Amino acid sequence: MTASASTLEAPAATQIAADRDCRNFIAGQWVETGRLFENRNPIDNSLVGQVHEAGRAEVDAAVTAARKALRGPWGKLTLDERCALLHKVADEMMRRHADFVAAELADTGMPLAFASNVNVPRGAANFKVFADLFRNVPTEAFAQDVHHGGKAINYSLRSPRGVIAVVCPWNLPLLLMTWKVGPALACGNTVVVKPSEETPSTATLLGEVMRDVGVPEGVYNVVHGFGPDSAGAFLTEHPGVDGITFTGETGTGEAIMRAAAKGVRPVSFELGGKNPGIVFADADLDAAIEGITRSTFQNTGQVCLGTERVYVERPIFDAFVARLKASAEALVMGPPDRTGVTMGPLISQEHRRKVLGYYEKAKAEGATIVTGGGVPAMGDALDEGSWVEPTIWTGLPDSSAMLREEVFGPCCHIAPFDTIDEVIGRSNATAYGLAATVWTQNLSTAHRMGAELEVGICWINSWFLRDLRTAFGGAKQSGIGREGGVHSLEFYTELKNVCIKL
Ligand SMILES: O=C(O)C(=O)/C=C/C=C/O
Repeated sequence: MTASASTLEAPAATQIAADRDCRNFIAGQWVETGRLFENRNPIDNSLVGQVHEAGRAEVDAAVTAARKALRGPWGKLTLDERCALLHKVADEMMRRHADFVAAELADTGMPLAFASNVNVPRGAANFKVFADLFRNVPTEAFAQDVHHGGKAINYSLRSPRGVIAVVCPWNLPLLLMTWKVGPALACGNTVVVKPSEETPSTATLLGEVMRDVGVPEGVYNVVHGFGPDSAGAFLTEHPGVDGITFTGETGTGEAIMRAAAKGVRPVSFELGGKNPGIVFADADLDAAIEGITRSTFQNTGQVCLGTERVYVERPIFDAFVARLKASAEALVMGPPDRTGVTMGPLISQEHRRKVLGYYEKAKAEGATIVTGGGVPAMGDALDEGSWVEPTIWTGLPDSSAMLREEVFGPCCHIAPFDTIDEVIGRSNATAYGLAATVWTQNLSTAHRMGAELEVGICWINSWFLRDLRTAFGGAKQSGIGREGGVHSLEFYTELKNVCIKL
């Protein structure tokens, strides 16, 4: 984070809860359905606006528009023209930075600095990075000596996969939606986006940007709604969809995979996690405390890459627990426009019930509560919001639900370990395999942890440090495939080999 909330022009909480109705965006047009659901701001549960739920007809219209656009002006653009247009999208997003921040804050209540310095700039960067990358990626060719004499040459060609369904989550709405839309469009595909019902605003606002910069109609479509028996299911089941990319819970991933099986559509998944944070006695303790505090509590613990299991080498365990406790208790909860706020609410009352259910389960299982474990008294209208205390437990066995199930809240369990073999075994003993953060100043320890942890992303002496050229995704039940850099090409293009006998 580069700036505290006080140095940024924050939309006041009342401005955030403006009348912000969200319509579907199909073939370049705003589409109302009259089937409305409420969008509420988790800061104080105030009404942000009404959202028009898309039905089968709207989803079909969106997929049809996306298919038509593939063969229309969009499909006829050169790679350079397409990439130039994506740069214009990114530039227009940054010109409307304040609007995207306000929209993100209205839906999520996240701290202003996090929206302003991370989510919105990354949302724009996701277009530029892939546009620039794909301009310069070679394909392969092989000169062949044919066994019965003569020669041949083989070369490969990439073409867009087609119409991509983008089903995206509510935790980092703009960042995670454009993490998929950026490469999808850079590769020449068209998209139908189904944002989470909790966070419709930024995907809708991006429709204005696409239209204003001249992205042809049907290239970017947005359909609002829920999962089962709603837009999510209608979209992933639609036979006109050529590929599905999804970030969210593993259970939903399984349902989407079942839908994708009909018609054998490929999927790209980033799913759940139960990520370990591992601190060795030789770690830089200040850096480790800062890193684990961020990986546990940033975005109110609602980051798929976040830490929910902390393992600390025994000689420094007590000191580490004391310092992490102090860090958690120093977090400032409040609305985005309040100076110094470092933690917002959970995304919704429903999600808060889930997280508080785990808070109760931890107590029932006999956890020692180091700090937190309940609901903060905000003392004003904020008490209507979805607030929970940052929480640290210890004393539970690895078999406990708290150590196996993803909570997705501002909480972690902390336990001591004695050997590197032990902590590798305990860290890997989970169905998930998304991310890990390891803190050590011993080079061989660092490389061994990187090699032996069963995850897709292993950060050493860092967390959420992102180079968008790298492979990004989860192992085991944390995902299928990798996106990021050239890895996104594998999902967003079809690769063909052409063999010519010379
Ligand atoms: O940083 C990224 O590109 C990304 O995908 C982050 C994912 C976070 C999920 O909660």
